[in-house]
Amino acid sequence: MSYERELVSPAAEGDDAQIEAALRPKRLAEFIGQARVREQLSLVLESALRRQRPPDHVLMNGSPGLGKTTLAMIIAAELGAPLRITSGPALERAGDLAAILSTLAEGEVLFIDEIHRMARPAEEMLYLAMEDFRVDIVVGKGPGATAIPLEIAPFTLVGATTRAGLLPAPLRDRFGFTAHMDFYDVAELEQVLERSARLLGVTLPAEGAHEVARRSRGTPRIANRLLRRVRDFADVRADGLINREIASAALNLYEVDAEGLDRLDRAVLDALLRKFGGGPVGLSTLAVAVGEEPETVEVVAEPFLVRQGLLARTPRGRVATAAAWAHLGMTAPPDAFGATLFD
Ligand SMILES: Nc1ncnc2c1ncn2[C@@H]1O[C@H](COP(=O)(O)OP(=O)(O)OP(=O)(O)O)[C@@H](O)[C@H]1O
Repeated sequence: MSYERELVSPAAEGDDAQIEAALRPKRLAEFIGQARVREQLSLVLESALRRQRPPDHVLMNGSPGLGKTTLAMIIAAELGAPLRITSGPALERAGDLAAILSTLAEGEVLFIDEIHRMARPAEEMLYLAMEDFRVDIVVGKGPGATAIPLEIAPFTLVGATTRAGLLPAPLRDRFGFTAHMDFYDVAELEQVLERSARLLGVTLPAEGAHEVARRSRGTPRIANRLLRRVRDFADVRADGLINREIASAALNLYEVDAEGLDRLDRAVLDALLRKFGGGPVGLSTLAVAVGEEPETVEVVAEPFLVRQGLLARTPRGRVATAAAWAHLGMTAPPDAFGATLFD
């Protein structure tokens, strides 16, 4: 993806990846926010531990960077179980999945990131594995092909997706519990930032934490990255002092605006208003206008714009709200569909 920007790209590289790993909370008690998910999960885990059985399979649904991988690691840690990590796109053939399933230890946690992108044959193998802890290995081709059943050790599948709607119902139904991960509020992000600052040895006054939290798109991964950029700025230009003005100047430099919208968010709004008069416009047309893949616009930009009340998804297409016109300092034409609908 051409615009899979530094700030939200799932796989950070080099130093960033190491820092991201170091900042991950290791236990449920350290995990900030998502109170409902934490409570639901702690019940599932505690009762499994009491019964001495692997817990039900868990599906996590939410935007990138909200802590799905972190929670998968926490689930394994809380159970005292080993963790195996793979992703949907890596499971192209049923054999790729069979190789993993057949070598799982009893009670192991298998994390499949982007589970909605798994190939169909692997998906079908997973149904049986999740339900009966068994896979059918097909030997031979055509009419002579035979399926040899292979027992696998009881395990817990943790699946993560940014698009639960794309999961086929038979797969969705085999999860005992779905954790819906929401954007974090400012107070929660302040806590994330204070924790990260402590771990990184950065002095972060409350006003600096507030400014960064406010502009982090409700996402801990972005909060942590912005913290590092603000720290660089403060080190070089302000003797390490992160007050509100310094945080704000640093974030402006990195093109994060006062509402936390970044370049892609603004490009989407800008195209919607200037090129399509506020909409309604279809997702693909909008994506072409900003030079992006429709999936990037849909998964990365839109959920936040919807949450901020700047964009609405309607049956007729994407529509800008009155707040979107105001945010870009423009006046909505009298016939703007979104502006009249949402005024
Ligand atoms: N609740 C939280 N408390 C503190 N830090 C968090 C929390 N959730 C996420 N983080 C931090 O945000 C970063 C990103 O989290 P994580 O990789 O788990 O997100 P993700 O939802 O799996 O993203 P993606 O789907 O894009 O891979 C981690 O480095 C972690 O330190």
